[in-house]
Amino acid sequence: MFKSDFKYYKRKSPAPDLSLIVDFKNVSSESDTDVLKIIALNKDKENKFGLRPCHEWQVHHVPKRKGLLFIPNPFTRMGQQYWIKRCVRDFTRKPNRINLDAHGDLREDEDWWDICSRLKGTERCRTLLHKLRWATLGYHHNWDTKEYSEDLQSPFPEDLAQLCQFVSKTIGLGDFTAEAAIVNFYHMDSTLSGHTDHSEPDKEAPLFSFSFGQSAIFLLGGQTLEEKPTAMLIRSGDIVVMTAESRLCYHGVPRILPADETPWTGNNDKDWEPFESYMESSRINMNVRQVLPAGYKHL
Ligand SMILES: O=C(O)CCC(=O)C(=O)O
Ligand SMILES: [Fe+2]
Repeated sequence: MFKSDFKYYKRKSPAPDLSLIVDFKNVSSESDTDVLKIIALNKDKENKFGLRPCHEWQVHHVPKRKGLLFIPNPFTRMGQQYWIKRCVRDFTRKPNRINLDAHGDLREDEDWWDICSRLKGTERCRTLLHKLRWATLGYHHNWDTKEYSEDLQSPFPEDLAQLCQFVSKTIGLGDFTAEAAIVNFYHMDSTLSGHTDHSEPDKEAPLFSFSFGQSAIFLLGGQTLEEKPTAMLIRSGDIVVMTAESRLCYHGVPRILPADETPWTGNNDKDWEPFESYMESSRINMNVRQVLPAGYKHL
């Protein structure tokens, strides 16, 4: 069921029917009994970490997908730009790891965004921009063994850890220590096949997912591939939190869709222009995990 729905939403022609996709921006608790609205607990009136004041957030929950929480874009425009810059310029830098590290596309002393900016308009720049698929932070995800190791880690970015801690407390999930993240970079033709995230020794802690740029169809199914998934539309700024039962459920991204609104654009700051241009055909997802159970210092 998961795989056939994935194929259905991935296909180009005939185009899939997008009308059954849950769109949290356009649901109301009155008209759609499947979706509940929960108001953020925190009464904080300040803007923190690029977020709007918490009383303006909405937290949705889908009864059929127990433990899944969806917060439609609580970020300000400046906030989105801040995190986009962090992902593109900073999180792709050493000591963080990127998929290009192993491929000989960059010399040891070359930095991906730096080279792309300096070689703007060249073939090498286009190739490099297209080839970037992921960066890993903190305990680095091992794509082969799917196991973390004490020997393969770098400091976790403090601002991203604080963002997660703040969101976690605001929506009533308590303490969360961000220790590993995958930053996914998608183009308009990218997909992410169905998987579960089970590398973390702590499988109780929620998983926080922040998306920016172009939209995506996100499928969340059950703990086996037999269960039919729910299709949801993720827009720029949306936060998905997988807690409890949903934490170990199959999920994937069968399709990137052109954004129907661009809450990250518009700024006269000339420093912003290359990021705006990159985001015109990209989606970024920061996928953050706690690795160690509370109280543990090592694996
Ligand atoms: O891009 C997304 O929304 C999901 C990414 C994801 O599932 C992952 O990195 O494990
Ligand atoms: Fe995942």
